[in-house]
Amino acid sequence: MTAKNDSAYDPSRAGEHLRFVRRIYQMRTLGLGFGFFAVGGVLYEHGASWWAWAALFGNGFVWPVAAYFIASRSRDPEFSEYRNLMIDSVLGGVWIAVMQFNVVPSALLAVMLSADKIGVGGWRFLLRTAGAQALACLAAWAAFGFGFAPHSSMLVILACLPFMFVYPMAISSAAYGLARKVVRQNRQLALLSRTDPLTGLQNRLHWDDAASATMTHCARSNKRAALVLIDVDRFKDINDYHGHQIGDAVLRRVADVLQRAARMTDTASRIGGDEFALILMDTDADSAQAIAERLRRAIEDARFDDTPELRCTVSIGVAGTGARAYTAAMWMRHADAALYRAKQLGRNAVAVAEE
Ligand SMILES: Nc1nc2c(ncn2[C@@H]2O[C@H](COP(=O)(O)OP(=O)(O)OP(=O)(O)O)[C@@H](O)[C@H]2O)c(=O)[nH]1
Repeated sequence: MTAKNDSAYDPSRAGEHLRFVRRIYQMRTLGLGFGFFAVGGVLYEHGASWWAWAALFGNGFVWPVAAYFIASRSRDPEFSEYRNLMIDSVLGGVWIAVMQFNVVPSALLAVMLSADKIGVGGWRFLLRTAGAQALACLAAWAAFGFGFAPHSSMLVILACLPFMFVYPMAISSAAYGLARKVVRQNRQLALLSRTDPLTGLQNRLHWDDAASATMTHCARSNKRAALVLIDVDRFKDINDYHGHQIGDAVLRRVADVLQRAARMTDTASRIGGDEFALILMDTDADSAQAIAERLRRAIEDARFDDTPELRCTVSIGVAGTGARAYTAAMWMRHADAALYRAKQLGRNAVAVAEE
């Protein structure tokens, strides 16, 4: 089986495991359904007994449903499904022997069962299942008297055709679906790793990149940008007096005000506990000061439903990408110095760095 075993069962991933079982159920129903005709062509030519037909019918149409029920009701569906896949290989080995190695359906069965295993558990899983398949094939060959009739007639080839065409396409389609899902999830992960979960703004990680990219862009295209650094005044007191939940609501409100002010080309980030940054593209320091003043007033005017008496203010430092800022770090230092001055002015104020 795979590297995992029953004791490694993780209940928190039960939904994911059930999806896996459902996916394999669809593939098994399709593969064994068409496989029935591939093997059936040989049984027909051999004038097989009714029990051979009953066994083939059971494997082709009853086993997929039984395997699904066994796996989906198991305590560990994923482990159980891997066991079912092993049983698929063993049964495939038996049918190859029963067909006396009729070359086209035997090769088809071996290839399709191998492709399945690689898709689900990689080469290691294939090696294990292929070993079990070979052993089962040998045992059945001995049990049925070592019959060997490799020639495939036109009837047998025709009976194999639907399996030959439909199943590889189903495997490719499933692989394509999975690949697209991985790409989607990677995009989501990249987004999450750059998003602040409390406010939905960009986080510090993204901010560092955005600030450097803006500096480079401005230097190359001779454009201007302004950095607006915002810090909530006496936020510790808000937390201490009203509690962290209200503190969080204040941070979300500040973020909301910034998001509304930001244009498509601007970047709003939460870069620290109660510290925010807004990069305004194509904006000089004077215009940025006016925008900062509007932000300051909007936050001062904000009211909170749960605590109507709460007043919240911010101090803001503004710095343009003037001659004194060559790097993002320098730009940040200038804005920080301006913010410090705004705090010194008594808070709830805007200060602009000297150009
Ligand atoms: N509610 C809440 N509080 C946070 C969060 N992150 C940081 N803080 C708190 O934010 C407070 C920041 O306070 P300080 O940096 O001391 O500054 P301040 O009280 O705003 O004082 P001044 O900036 O000088 O006006 C600290 O008490 C942190 O515990 C958060 O996600 N939620």
